[in-house]
Amino acid sequence: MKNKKAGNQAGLLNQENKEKSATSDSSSFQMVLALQTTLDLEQLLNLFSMHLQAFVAHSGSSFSNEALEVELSLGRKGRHVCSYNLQLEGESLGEWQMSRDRRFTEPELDRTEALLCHLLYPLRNGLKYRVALSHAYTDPLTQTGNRAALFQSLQRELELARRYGTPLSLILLDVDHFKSINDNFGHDTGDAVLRSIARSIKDSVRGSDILFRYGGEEFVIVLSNTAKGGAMNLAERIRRIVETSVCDVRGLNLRITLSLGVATLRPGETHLELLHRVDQAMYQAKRSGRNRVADAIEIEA
Ligand SMILES: Nc1nc2c(ncn2[C@@H]2O[C@H](COP(=O)(O)OP(=O)(O)OP(=O)(O)O)[C@@H](O)[C@H]2O)c(=O)[nH]1
Repeated sequence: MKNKKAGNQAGLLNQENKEKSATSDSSSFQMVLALQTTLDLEQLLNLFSMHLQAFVAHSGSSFSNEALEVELSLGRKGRHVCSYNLQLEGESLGEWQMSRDRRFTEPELDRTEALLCHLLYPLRNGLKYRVALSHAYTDPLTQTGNRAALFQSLQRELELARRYGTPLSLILLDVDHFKSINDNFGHDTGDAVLRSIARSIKDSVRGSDILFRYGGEEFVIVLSNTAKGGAMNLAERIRRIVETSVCDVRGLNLRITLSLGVATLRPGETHLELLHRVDQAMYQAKRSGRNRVADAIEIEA
């Protein structure tokens, strides 16, 4: 055991480290079976903590993997913390911690280490699954959510908006005359412009506002808990930021503009109907001369 991390008690755990008598008793066997039942990291850590309680009482536990931006915690953090850097076959899986207000005893720590060995393979599978899922929902060019991710997120946000009676708005934006960028400077430059636009939009929205690539040169921003006024202001701010900044791609200082549509969820509306309205609003912005924001209400009046 090496003291690797801050905390009251800490250790480095790897597969070769400890395989103690814990495997022999039935509670530990139950734990092994339970950990085979899911690839979801949150469920996995929940199951591990629940089964560990039978051996080592603790008030809270957590797991983090910085590289994969995983940060999960359960229960209440106590004053005494015991943390382990989990490794499997030389691969770092992340840091697991448990805590409570009373010090952990040596036999309890031995027990924990032995039981943590059961978590290593399921945890590695869970991490791989998370990476695969994130690839399936990420647009590789702009590193934003893709269309599948948008549909999933929209359905979830719609449900939350209905349940809590909160407003939900969408912005759909399309790059103006994008074809001419491809035609004049090549497809690679077009790709670089899309990456640059995605980056500026991400920099101008709140963390809770999620950006998705809807298709070609179209992006959608899902604004939870945002009414029409706030969405119009944000759309106008993005329009201005893009219009006034020079897109420096491969030494070409390009001027880019956007056409944006805004729509706010109506009672009883489906996510497809909302998407249709915001799409119509964006086309209205195109028809009225581009480089502007159109409100879905105006086009129906
Ligand atoms: N470089 C690049 N181009 C793309 C990508 N996806 C779509 N496009 C191009 O985007 C262009 C879209 O052109 P149009 O739909 O005619 O629209 P536009 O030129 O932006 O004109 P308006 O939208 O009317 O202002 C086409 O040339 C597509 O080939 C991509 O991933 N990379």
